[in-house]
Amino acid sequence: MVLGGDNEIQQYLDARYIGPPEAACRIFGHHLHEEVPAVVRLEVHLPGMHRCIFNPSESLETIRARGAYQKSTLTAFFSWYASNKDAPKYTYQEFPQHFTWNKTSKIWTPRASGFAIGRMYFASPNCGERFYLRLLLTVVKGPTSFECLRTVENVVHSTFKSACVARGLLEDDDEWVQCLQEAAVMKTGYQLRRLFSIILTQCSPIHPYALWKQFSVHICDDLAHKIRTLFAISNPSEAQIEDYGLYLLNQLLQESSKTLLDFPPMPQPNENWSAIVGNRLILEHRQLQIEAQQAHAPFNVHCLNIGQSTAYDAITSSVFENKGTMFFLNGGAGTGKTYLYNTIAGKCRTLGHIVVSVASSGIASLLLTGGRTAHSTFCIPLAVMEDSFCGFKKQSIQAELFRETKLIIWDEVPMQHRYCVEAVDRTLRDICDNDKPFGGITIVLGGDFRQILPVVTRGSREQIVNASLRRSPLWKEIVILTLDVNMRLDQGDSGNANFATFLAEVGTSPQETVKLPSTIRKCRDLNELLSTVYPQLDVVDASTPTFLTERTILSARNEDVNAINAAALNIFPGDAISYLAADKMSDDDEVDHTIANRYPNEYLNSLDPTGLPPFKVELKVGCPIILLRNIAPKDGLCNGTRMMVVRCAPRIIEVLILTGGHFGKFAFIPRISLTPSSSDLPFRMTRRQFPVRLAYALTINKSQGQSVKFVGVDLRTPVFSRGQLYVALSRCTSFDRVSVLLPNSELDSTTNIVYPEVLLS
Ligand SMILES: Nc1ncnc2c1ncn2[C@@H]1O[C@H](COP(=O)(O)OP(=O)(O)OP(=O)(O)O)[C@@H](O)[C@H]1O
Repeated sequence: MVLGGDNEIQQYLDARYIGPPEAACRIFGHHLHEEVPAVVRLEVHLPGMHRCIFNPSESLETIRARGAYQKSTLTAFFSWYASNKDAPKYTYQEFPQHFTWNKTSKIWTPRASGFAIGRMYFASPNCGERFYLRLLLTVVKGPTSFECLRTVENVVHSTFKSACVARGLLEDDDEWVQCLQEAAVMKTGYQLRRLFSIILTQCSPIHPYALWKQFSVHICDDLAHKIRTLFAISNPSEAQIEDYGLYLLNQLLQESSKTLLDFPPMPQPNENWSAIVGNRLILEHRQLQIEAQQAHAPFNVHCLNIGQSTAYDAITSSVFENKGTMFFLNGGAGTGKTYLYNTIAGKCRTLGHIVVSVASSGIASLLLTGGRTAHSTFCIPLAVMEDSFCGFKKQSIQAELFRETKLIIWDEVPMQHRYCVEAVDRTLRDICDNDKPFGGITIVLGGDFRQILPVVTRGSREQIVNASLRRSPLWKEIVILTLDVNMRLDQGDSGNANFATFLAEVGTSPQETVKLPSTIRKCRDLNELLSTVYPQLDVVDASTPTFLTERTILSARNEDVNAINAAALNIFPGDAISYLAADKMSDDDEVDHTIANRYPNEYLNSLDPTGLPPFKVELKVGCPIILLRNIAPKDGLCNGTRMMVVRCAPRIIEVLILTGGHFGKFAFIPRISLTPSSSDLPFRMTRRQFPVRLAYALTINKSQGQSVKFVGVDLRTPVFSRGQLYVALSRCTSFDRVSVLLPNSELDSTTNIVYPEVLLS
C-alpha cells in the first residue's frame, strides 16, 4: 500500500514507501523503533573548545560570555567529580551507566532507574591532542578537570600526549632509557646485558646505538675483571672492555637467532674474541661437562628403578659403542622420564661426551640440565613442511657441535609435529654425511602419547593423529623402552597405588566420562578450591617461593584461569599496581585510515587474544606470574616460566624464577611489543606490555611436565581436548592433595577425551 500525499510522484522519487506493518503502527500510534540499551553520546573536546550555540545577531561579547559558562557532557562530568571528591570513581564512558544527562540544565544527576551506555565521539590519531585526551578519558577514573587528566604520579604534564606516555599508553623510545635507568639502580653486568639483548630483540628501539652509548658503562661494569682472568690482559682499556661487551651482547643475541648486524648502527666488536674463546656452543657444553663432574651425577644411577636401569643400560651402551640407535622412551606421567634423561646426560657428560638435551616446549626444556627448546637448538622453521630442512649450514657452529655430539635427548616429542622430527633427521644425515637416522647420533625421543598431542589449528581428529610421531616413517626403526612405575606419587602412601591405577585408566580408557574416586576432594565453590590449594593466602608472609612452587590450580579454559587469578589476587594482601598497555594497529593497518577509524583504541584495549598479556596487568609484590614469551631461555626465561614478583618499577619488574634449574634466580622483565601469533581479528595489532599473566591458576596445557604437591582442578567447564584431564590430575604427588571443582558439588564424574589409536600398548 502506498499512502498518497500531496505529491505522490515526488514521494515515489524520494523512495518513500510505507509498507502495511509500518502503516498499521503509525495509525495506532505505536513507537516505530527504539534503541536498547539507550546510548548517550559523549563529547570529547579540548579545553575551551566545546560546542556553543549562538544566534548570529548576538554581539561577540555575549557569545563569548555564554561560551565561557556553557557546559558540555565532559566539563559537567569534571564538575561533578570536583564537587563530589569521595564519590565512587568511574571513567567518562562508564559514567552514563550511573548518571543521567539533563540536556536542558546541562548537569549529570545520579541515575534512579534504567540503563544506558556511554560512547565517546571518535577522534583519530591525526586529531593530535584531542586523540590523546580521548585516550586518557578511556582509563582515568573520576578526573576533576583537564589538568587533573594530565596529572600522572603528581606530575602535571604540559600535554595530553606526554601524560599518555607517562601512563604507558603510548609507545615511546624514552621508555627503554627509563627501563635501563631503573634496572641499573638494581643490578649490574650480566643482568643488564641480558636486559639490553631482550630490548633489542623484543622491543625494536629506534636508536639502539644511542641507548648502548648511554648505558655501556653500566652494562660492561663487570668485564674488566673477566678480561683480566680469562685473557690474562692485566690492564684492559675502556675500548677493550666495551669491545668485549659488544662481543658478549652478540652472543646473547645469537640465542634468539639475531646478531648485532640486525640492529644498525650497532657496531661490531673489533677484536676477534671468538678466535680466543672458540665455538661458543661447544664451550657451553664443555661447561656442562665440568658442572656434571662437580655434581657427582652418576650417584643418581643407584637410585634408578628396574625399568629406568634397563633403559639406562640400553641407551648408554648405544652411546659408548657408537651404535647410533634411535630410542623412544615411553612412560606415563610421573614415571621418571625427565629424571632418567638427566641421569644419562650427567653420566655421559662426566665422561666428556657432548649431550644435546631439548624439549618441545620452553617450560619442559627448563627441567632438563642444559635444556633448550628443540626449535631454537635445531633452528626448525616455524612453518615446517613435509620436506623441510633445519636453518643452519654445514659450516655453522651448530653443525660443528652436532658433529661432536654423542647423544640427543628430546623430551615431550608427542606434542611436536612429526615434520619437526623428520626435518632434524634429514638435516643431521646431511651435515654428518651419514645416512643412518639422525646422522648416526644416538637419540632418545621421549614422552607420553596419553598427554597433549600436537596442536593442529582447527584440525580434525585424523589430522591431529597424522601429525603425531606414531605416523612418521621413522617410527618403524625406533626401539621402544617403557617405564611404568609412577615415581611422582609419594611411594610410602598406600592410597597412591590405587590412584596410579586410576590415572592409567584416565589416560587410556575410551569412555567419555570418568568417575572421580571418593579420595579426591570435591570443593563446593571457587573460594573453597582457593583456600584448599592456597591456605592463608590473605597473610603476606605465607606466600614464599616454595609455597608458590608447591601449588597450582589448573583449568582448561583461559577465561576460567583469568577469573581464578583475579579472585586470588584480590585475597592476597598488598596494594595492586596496574600496568596499562600501549595498543596500536600494526603499521600497515594504521596508515589505512578506513581500518583505523573503524576500531578506536578502547576497542583494541578490550581485546584479550590468547598468548598476549591483558591490556591491564595488575600485580602485587609476592604474587606468582607466568612468562608468555621465550625471552631468554638460557637464563630460564621461557614461555611458561613461573616467577614471583619481587619489585615493581614503572617501566620494569624484577622477578624471582620459580621453575626448573633456575629456581631462586632474579631477573628483569621489560615491557615488550607483542603481536598475537594467530588471531581471528581482521587486522594486526601490537600490544606493548609486560609479557606476563598472573599464575595462581594455569591452563592445563602450560602445566605439562611439572610436579606439584597441591593441585586444584577447576572442572566447572569440562576438558575439551584429548589428554587434558590426564595431564591435570597427574601433576600431583599424592592422591589426597588433589582437589576438584565440578559444576555441581553433587556430581562425581567428568568428561574425558582419549584417542586410543595413538597410544602404545
Ligand atoms: N629413580 C628415582 N628416584 C627418586 N625420585 C625419582 C626417580 N625417578 C623419578 N623421580 C621423581 O619423580 C617425580 C616425577 O619424575 P619425572 O618428572 O622425571 O617424571 P616424568 O615421566 O618426566 O613426568 P611427566 O611425563 O609428567 O613430565 C620427580 O619428582 C622425580 O624427581
